[in-house]
Amino acid sequence: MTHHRRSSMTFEETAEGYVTSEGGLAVLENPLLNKDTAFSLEERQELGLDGLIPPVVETIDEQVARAYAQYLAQPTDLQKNVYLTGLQDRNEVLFYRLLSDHLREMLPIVYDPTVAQAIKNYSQEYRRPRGVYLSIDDMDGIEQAFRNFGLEADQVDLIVASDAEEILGIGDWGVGGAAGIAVGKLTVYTAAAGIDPGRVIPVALDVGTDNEGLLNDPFYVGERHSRKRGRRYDDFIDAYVTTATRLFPNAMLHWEDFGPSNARRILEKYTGRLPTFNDDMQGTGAIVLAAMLGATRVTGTPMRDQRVVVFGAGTAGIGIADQLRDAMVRDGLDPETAGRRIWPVDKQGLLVDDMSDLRDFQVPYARPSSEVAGWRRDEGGIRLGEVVRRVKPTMLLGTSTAHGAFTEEIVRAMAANVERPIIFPISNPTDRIEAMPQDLITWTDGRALIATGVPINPITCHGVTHVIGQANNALLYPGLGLGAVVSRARQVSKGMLHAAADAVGGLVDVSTPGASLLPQVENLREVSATVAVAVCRQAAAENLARVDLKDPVQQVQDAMWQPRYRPIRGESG
Ligand SMILES: NC(=O)c1ccc[n+]([C@@H]2O[C@H](COP(=O)([O-])OP(=O)(O)OC[C@H]3O[C@@H](n4cnc5c(N)ncnc54)[C@H](O)[C@@H]3O)[C@@H](O)[C@H]2O)c1
Ligand SMILES: O=C(O)C[C@H](O)C(=O)O
Ligand SMILES: [Mg+2]
Repeated sequence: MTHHRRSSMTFEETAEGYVTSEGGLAVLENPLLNKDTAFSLEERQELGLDGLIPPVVETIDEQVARAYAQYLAQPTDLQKNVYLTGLQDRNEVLFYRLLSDHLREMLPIVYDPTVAQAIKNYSQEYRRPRGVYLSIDDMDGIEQAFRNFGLEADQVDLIVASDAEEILGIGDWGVGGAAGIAVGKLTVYTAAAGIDPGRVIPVALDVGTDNEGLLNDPFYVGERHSRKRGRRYDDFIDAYVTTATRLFPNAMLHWEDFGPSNARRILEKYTGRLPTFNDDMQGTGAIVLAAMLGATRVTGTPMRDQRVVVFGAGTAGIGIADQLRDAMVRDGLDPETAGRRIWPVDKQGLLVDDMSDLRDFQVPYARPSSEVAGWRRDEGGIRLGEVVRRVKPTMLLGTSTAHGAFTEEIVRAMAANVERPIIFPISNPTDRIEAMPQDLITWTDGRALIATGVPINPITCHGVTHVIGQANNALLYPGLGLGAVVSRARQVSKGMLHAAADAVGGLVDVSTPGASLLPQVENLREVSATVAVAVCRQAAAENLARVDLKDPVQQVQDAMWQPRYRPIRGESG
């Protein structure tokens, strides 16, 4: 029996449905219990709802049809997002049913790319709170904030936290970014992997913001001061982790959209001690690896023979480099040689080991200065074009947020040296993408193998329809999280990430020309379940599982929350 408390009202989940001690408006105001016009006549009587709902008794299908019509009537993508958020706040079952019935259409509205617009407009469109808001100015209030949310120690599976320093590719968006991305990521967890929406907490870590627009916006709802760093920041993060793990010992901690100076430091500090992972580094690394494995099946060239240029050597770029290097090691190379098959390029051009401004996590990939002695330099260092001409990469990855950086000249230069150039411009949202797939197809005469972070419609060229896989961590982290939750994994290990990437790769059939390198978004539930099972098996194999995994396939299925109404009884009924 699971016991939930939300909005200061209690209900329990039994095999038959929910039992609640309260009635009347409190039931309608709880988004996990509310069925609105779908409450049966018996439920209305028993729960004290008579006269509080119009007389009609509707099915969920009728409700979905109305909600969809209301959704379609919204004039812009942002208003569609606001509408869906409102529905999520009123009735979560209906929201998730509508979303799963129209996943391809609505995922870009609740998630990338529209979530970026919603975040920019968070304080303007603010209607009501969701989740837990923690402030660096009130460290002593962390425990009380979690207690006020009302969940007990064994009722939390997953916590997604962000400090919003590097939201997608749009930078610092303060409290709205933190809350918006934590909620957006959790919405995908439920839609994709059936993570129970009553057993999660979105956490906004408000450490201030350096965004002048927000600091000078009278509507801004966050702490109105610059972003705090250093010792105080670290203490705040530590207080969050310590309190969350003490109050909710089963919860996995997911980190999202931290800045490059914090993301890896935080992950390295807590990995090994508790179940935790960074989505931008590890989720992204694993999904790109999966797409890469698909591409190498098309080209017939093994991982160990790839030459990879990573453009944008930040959190995501180096996170991906790590996964690709590990995959080359599994493919027979020693770690040193594998690392040498990756060329990182950032704002200062190709990263070279004699540079004084390298970040610590970039150092292992910096190129020896002897290698590049004769290469052309301009005031911006050794630029991407020169790197591509010298290296003759088989793969070009974009994680830079620099829109249009993969120019026609650079792409043609790459395509001149390799039969099937693998080009993944995965910066989000769409106005940050390094090149549009249509252009990549044109410039390479249909030879490019492409994946992007944002959704892209299929492109036809010379009679071949190219389906562009979405190399977005949304195809990976929900299943990874579900696997960690079902196995109650002590840690999220490297092996579990590899298992997740292999599981996604195994779902792709690249035998037809133009086939997507990744599974389609419509199949997100299947993808996530497959990933979760693989992650469970790996956790068990590494002795990291805290539950007995006799039948992981069934255990994963049983754990997946479904958007359907459960019968609700009053406690006396
Ligand atoms: N598809 C996915 O699943 C996915 C996952 C994570 C991140 N991303 C995207 O990747 C991008 C980067 O995210 P991040 O978290 O790594 O950010 P980040 O700030 O850690 O890294 C970005 C890097 O790009 C560099 N850069 C910026 N402008 C550049 C330019 N003109 N030329 C060369 N380098 C430049 C920065 O110096 C930095 O090192 C974002 O657009 C984000 O949306 C996509
Ligand atoms: O949120 C996304 O769409 C993917 C990724 O986590 C990002 O930061 O861009
Ligand atoms: Mg992210």
